[in-house]
Amino acid sequence: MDSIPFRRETTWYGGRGLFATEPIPKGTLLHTCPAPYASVIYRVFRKEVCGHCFAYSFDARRNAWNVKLEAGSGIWFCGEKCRDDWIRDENVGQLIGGMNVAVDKLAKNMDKRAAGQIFPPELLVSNMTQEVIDRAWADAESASLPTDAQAGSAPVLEELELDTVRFLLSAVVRRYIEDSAQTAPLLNSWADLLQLQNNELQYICGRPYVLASQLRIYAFIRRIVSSVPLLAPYLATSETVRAVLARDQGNVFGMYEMSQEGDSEMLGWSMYVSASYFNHDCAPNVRKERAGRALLFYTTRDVDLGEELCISYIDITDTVADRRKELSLNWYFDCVCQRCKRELEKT
Ligand SMILES: C[S@@+](CC[C@H](N)C(=O)[O-])C[C@H]1O[C@@H](n2cnc3c(N)ncnc32)[C@H](O)[C@@H]1O
Repeated sequence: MDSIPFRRETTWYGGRGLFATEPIPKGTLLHTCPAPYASVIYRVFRKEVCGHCFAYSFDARRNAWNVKLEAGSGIWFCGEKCRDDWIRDENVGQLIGGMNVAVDKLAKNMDKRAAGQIFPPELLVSNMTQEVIDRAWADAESASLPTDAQAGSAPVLEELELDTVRFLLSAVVRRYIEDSAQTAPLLNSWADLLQLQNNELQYICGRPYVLASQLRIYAFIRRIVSSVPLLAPYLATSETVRAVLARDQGNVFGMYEMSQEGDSEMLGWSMYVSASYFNHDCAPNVRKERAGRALLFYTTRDVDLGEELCISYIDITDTVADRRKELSLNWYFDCVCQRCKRELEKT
C-alpha cells in the first residue's frame, strides 16, 4: 500500500485518534516510527543493552555480555555498526556521551544518605492545582545556580529520577540537533511533540509528590547543562524539561525484551511522537512490534473503512475491573471501548 491508509481525527470521546481511510487487510504494516524522539535504558541494564538498537546483548554461548563500550560515553553497544551509527546520528557534538558522563559524575557526588528526601515539603499538598504547579516551576526557574563553592550540593536523586534525567537530556539534545539543522528530524519535530496530550495536571494531582521530584530533576539538569554552552539555552527556562515531563506520562512506550520463556522485561522507555496517537482498546485491531530503534504497527485483523485503529496499553487478558483500574491509575482515563462496555453490562 503506497499511501498511508489512515488519518488523524477528533474522536467522539475527546482527543484525537487514528481512523482507517480505506478497508485495511489483516497483517498490513500501517505505520513505522524509525527512531524515538527521546529514550533511556535503565541504568541497571546499560551494560547489557545496546545503546543504539536496544538489543539485549547477553551472549548465552559465551556466557558473557556482548556489548562494547564507546569510551567516554557511558553507553554500551552490541557491535561496531551500532556504535558508529550512534556516533553519526545521536552523539552529535559528543553531546549525549558528554551528558551521560556528567550525570554519572554528579550522581556520584550526591550525598546518598539524603536519598529519598522530599523537598520542599509545602509542595506535598493534596489539593494540587495548575496555579500551584505553575508557581512552583516559576520559583525553580528563578532559583540561582549554585556557585562552584557549593559544588557538592547537587540535588539528591533516586535511581528512577536519574534515569529520567537521561531521558530528558536525550530530548534536549534532539531538540538542539533539530534547531542546529545538523540532521533533518527523522519523523517528528519538537513542534510535533508539543502537540501530544499534556498530562501534567492529572499526573501531579494523582501523585502530588511527583512535583517536588520533577523540580529536583530540573535543578539537577540545570547543574549539568550550565557548563555546556550549546545546550544552556534549552535550560534557561523550564520550558523544554517541563514540556517533555508533561507528555512523558501517558504517551511513552516501555522498551521490552521478550525471553524465550515468554516473560517480558522492561529495559527502559522511549517517546515516539507519531505513535502516541493510537488510542487504546481492550480488543485492539493493531499491534506494535519493536525492531531495533523502530516501532512498527500492524493490523491484527481486517479493518473497515472509518474504523478507529487502536493498540492495547495494558494486559488485555486481565478482568474488566483490573483493566479499568490499571487504565485509570496509570493512564488517567476511563476506557470507552466496546469490550469494556459489553463486559460491564454483564456484571
Ligand atoms: C497516548 S494518548 C492517545 C492520543 C490522544 N487521544 C490524543 O489526542 O493525544 C492516550 C490518551 O488518549 C485517550 N484514550 C486513549 N484510549 C482511550 C479509551 N479507550 N477510552 C478513553 N480515552 C482513551 C485518553 O485521554 C488517554 O490519556
